[in-house]
Amino acid sequence: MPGNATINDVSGQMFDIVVVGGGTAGLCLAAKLSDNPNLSVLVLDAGEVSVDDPKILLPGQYGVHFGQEEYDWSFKTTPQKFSNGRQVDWNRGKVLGGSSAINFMCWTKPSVQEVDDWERLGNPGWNWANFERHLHAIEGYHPPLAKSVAAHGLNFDHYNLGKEGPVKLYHCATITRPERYAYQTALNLGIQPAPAPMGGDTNGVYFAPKSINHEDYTRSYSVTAFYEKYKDRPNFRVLTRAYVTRLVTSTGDKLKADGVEFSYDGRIHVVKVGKEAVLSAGALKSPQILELSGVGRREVLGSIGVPVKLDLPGVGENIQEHMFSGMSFELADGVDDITMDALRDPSQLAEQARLHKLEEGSHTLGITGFVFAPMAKISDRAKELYDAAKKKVADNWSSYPEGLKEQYKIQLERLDNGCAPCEVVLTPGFLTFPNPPVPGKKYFTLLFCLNHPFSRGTIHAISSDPAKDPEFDPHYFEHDLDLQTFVELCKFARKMSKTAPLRDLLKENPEINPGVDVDSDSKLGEFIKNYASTTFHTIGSLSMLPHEKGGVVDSNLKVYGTSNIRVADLSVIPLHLAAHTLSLAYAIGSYGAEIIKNTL
Ligand SMILES: Cc1cc2nc3c(=O)[nH]c(=O)nc-3n(C[C@H](O)[C@H](O)[C@H](O)COP(=O)(O)OP(=O)(O)OC[C@H]3O[C@@H](n4cnc5c(N)ncnc54)[C@H](O)[C@@H]3O)c2cc1C
Repeated sequence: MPGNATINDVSGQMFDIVVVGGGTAGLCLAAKLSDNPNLSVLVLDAGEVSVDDPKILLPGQYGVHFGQEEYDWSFKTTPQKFSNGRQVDWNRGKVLGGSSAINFMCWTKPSVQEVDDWERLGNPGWNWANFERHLHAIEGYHPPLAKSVAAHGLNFDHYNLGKEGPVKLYHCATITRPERYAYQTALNLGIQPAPAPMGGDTNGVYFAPKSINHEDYTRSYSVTAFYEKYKDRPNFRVLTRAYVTRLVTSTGDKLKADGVEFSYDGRIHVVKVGKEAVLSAGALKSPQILELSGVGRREVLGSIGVPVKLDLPGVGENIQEHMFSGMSFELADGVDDITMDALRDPSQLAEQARLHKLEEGSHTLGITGFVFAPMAKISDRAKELYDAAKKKVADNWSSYPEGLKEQYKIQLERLDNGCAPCEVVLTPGFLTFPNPPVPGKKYFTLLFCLNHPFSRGTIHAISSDPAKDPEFDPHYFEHDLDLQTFVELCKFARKMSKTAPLRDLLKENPEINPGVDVDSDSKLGEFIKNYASTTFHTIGSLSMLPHEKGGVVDSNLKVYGTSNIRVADLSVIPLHLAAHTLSLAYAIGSYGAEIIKNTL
C-alpha cells in the first residue's frame, strides 16, 4: 500500500520540511510539525505502509519479521575481532513506522541521572525535565484491569505515565507465575522493587507496560499514533518506497540542503527543500546519507570518492550498542502456566489468534519483567572491575578523543555511584542460543543486557553507491569491562535459577543454555563472545556534542556547519542509557519538532 502521496505529488515539488525516514522519531516529528497548517511537511520512507497487517499488529510475534524484505533491512555487522570473528545480524524496521513496527514493544525509561548526563556533556535542554514533559504528552497509558491486578498480586499505582497521548501503553494481560516468582527471587537476592520505574528511579525490579492498545490488544506504533490520524491533513504527505540517496546541497556561508534525492521505482528524483531537511533514517542509515552528501570525515569521503563539502570528523563515530545474552531453563512438569513457546508450534497459531481476541493465550504474554541493578548488587567483583576499568581509562587517557574523555569520566562516575546499568529480563519462553528448545516443552529465560558499554564503534559508507550498506563495526568487547560485566550477569542469572521461589518451578537440572558444563569465567566469556547478540539499540553515530568534542549536531539538532540540515533519531544520543530505546526515539521526535518550530 502506498502512503498518502504519489510520486507526482513529490518529484520536483517543494516542501517546507522534508523528513528522511518515516520511522519512530521521523513520523512523530513530522506529524507534530504539521500542527502548523502553514508548514508543508513531507516524509520519505524506503518501506511500505502496512496498516491492518496482523504480522505487525498481533503482539507476541517476536522476530517473525527478521530476514523478510518487506519488514526488515537485515543489516549485518563486520566480523567482530573481539567476538571470535562473528558477524551479528542487525535487524531494523523497513516499513512505515520503522523499528516501532517490528520491535518487542517494551516501554522502559531511563533514570533521571542518565538523561541529565546527556545535558552535562554540553547539550543544554536535553535533560530529564524536558524528556518527561514530551513523553507524558505521547504516552496513552491505560492501567491494567482490576481483575488482572488482583490475579497477579501486583500494584502499578506508582507508575507515573501520561494517559492521554497517542502511543497506547498497556500491561501484558498475562504475567505468568515463573515471571512473578522470578520477581520475588530477585527481591530475595537483595534487589529492591524499583521506586519509580516510569519516573526516573529505575534501580530495582518491576513489570513494564508495552506499547499495546488496550482496546483491541494490538501493537501501538508510530503509524497508529502519528500517521493514521494525520494522513488527511493537506500539509502532511508521506511517500513510501522512496529510498533517499543523498542531500542536494549548495555552499555559501554554511552548507545548505536545497533538495533531497531519492530513488523510486528504479528512477532518481529530487524534491526541493523549502526550509529544512531532517534526517530520521535511524542511527544506521542517517550517517550514510550525510557521507554520500559530502559531509563527514575527510578520509572516509576520500576513500569512497565523494567530494568533501564539509569536513565533520564525528560522523559515523562514537557508536554504542546494547547487547544481550541469556540463559534458558526448562519448567518442571506440571507447571501449567502458558509460555510464548506455544507460538513456535504452527498447529497452535490459529488457536492462539482466537485466544488473542479474548485477551488470553500466548499473545498476551510478553517481555515485561525487568531488573535494573548496579554492579555491586549482582557481583562481588564490582570493586575489582571498577578499579580495572579506571586503570585502563587512566592508562589510555591521552589516546582518547576529547568527547570520549568526558563520556568515560561520567561512565566511571556511574559505576561508582550506584547507577544501575546491569539488566536482567524475565522472559516466559525460550529465547537463547545455541541449544534449541524441544517441541512441546515449556521454558523460562533470563536474558541479560549490557547497557553502558565502554567499547566504541563506527558506521561508515564503504561505497559511493547508495545501494551498498555501510560498514557496521560496533567493536564488540574491545573494552574488557564489557565482557566481564556479561560474565558477572551470567553468574547472577544462574544464581537466580537456583534461588526460591523461581527454583521451585524449574525442572531438576533445568539449564538448557549455556548448560552446566559452561562452568568457569573463561568458558562463560567464550559463550558470550559466541552467542551474545544485539538488543537493536544503536546510538551515537551523529552524536550531539560540542563541535570541538567530536559533535555532529548541536543541541538544536542542527548539523554543525549547515544552515538547514538537522538530525532527529537515535543517532544523536551521545552516551548510552540503561533503557530500551523506543521511548527515547519518540522523545527525540517530539522534542525535535518543538525545537524546529521555535527556531525556524
Ligand atoms: C527487533 C527490534 C526489537 C526492539 N525492541 C524494543 C523494545 O521492546 N523496546 C524498546 O524500547 N525498543 C526496542 N527496540 C528499539 C526501538 O524500536 C528503536 O530504537 C527505535 O524504534 C528507533 O527509532 P528511530 O526513529 O531512530 O529509527 P527507526 O524507527 O528504525 O526509523 C528509521 C526509518 O528510516 C527509514 N529509512 C532508513 N534509511 C532510509 C533511506 N535511505 N531512505 C528512506 N528511508 C530510510 C526506515 O525504513 C525506517 O522507517 C527494538 C528494535 C528492533 C529492531
